[in-house]
Amino acid sequence: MTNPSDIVWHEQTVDRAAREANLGQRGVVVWFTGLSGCGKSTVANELERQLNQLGRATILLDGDNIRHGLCAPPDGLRDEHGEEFASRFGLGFGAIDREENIRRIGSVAALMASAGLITLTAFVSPYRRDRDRVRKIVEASGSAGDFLEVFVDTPLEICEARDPKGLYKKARAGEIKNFTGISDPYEAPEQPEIHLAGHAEATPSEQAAEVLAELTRRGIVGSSDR
Ligand SMILES: Nc1ncnc2c1ncn2[C@@H]1O[C@H](COP(=O)(O)OS(=O)(=O)O)[C@@H](OP(=O)(O)O)[C@H]1O
Ligand SMILES: Nc1ncnc2c1ncn2[C@@H]1O[C@H](COP(=O)(O)OP(=O)(O)O)[C@@H](O)[C@H]1O
Repeated sequence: MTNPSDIVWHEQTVDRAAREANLGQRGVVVWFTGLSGCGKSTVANELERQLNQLGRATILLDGDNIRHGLCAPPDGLRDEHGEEFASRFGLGFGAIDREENIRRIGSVAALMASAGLITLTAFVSPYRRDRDRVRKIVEASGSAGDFLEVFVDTPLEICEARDPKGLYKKARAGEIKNFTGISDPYEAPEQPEIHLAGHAEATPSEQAAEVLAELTRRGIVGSSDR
């Protein structure tokens, strides 16, 4: 067994403030959450485009992409690493798999923010407790206000009608188990910093602008940048 006291934190010479000063911005995590198909990836992508145009340093971590690497499923690991590795470290969509997915991403997002980046994430992240843990990690490695939860509140009927990947159809047919909103829970944020109501006729670009306006209001993006 590894004794935790054998792993000692090493202070680094270049700290977060120095990195942020070089970039001329504050590192934060903008955490998009919502049902599959609600628009997380689209709006986060558009927001990153808008921030990029303003010259801000950004990174976007998207569930679908991260599950191709850092959080690959067992089937994606078996050939290269073997069965034991795949079953221990591969992630599916059970509650503890999602918990570990969000724990890993939360940790990566906190590191990105401490590099001074405006870090956008787009994960279903259906469990309140998992999201709240990320908030704590991000704030502990920076300061209060470094984590902004964006609830993309598009109703299930709209997400299901969009069904861009055909996953709702499969979930209704019982071909995908534990599908969020159909056969698995989604715990809506109680006090998100930003609430994007998806029933309105807002375009992704308008929704991204709404988030950008809040980042500006909070001084994360300078008002003169706009
Ligand atoms: N069972 C089940 N439930 C929900 N989603 C599923 C499932 N199986 C596959 N998918 C696809 O995987 C994407 C969600 O991955 P995430 O890493 O964001 O999920 S989670 O945060 O760990 O809950 C999600 O992507 P988005 O549509 O971009 O949200 C789906 O395309
Ligand atoms: N504001 C919006 N209005 C209309 N359609 C949208 C909007 N946002 C996203 N979409 C569409 O909905 C579908 C799902 O969006 P996506 O960003 O992939 O959702 P998620 O990442 O939450 O699964 C896509 O086809 C996208 O073009």
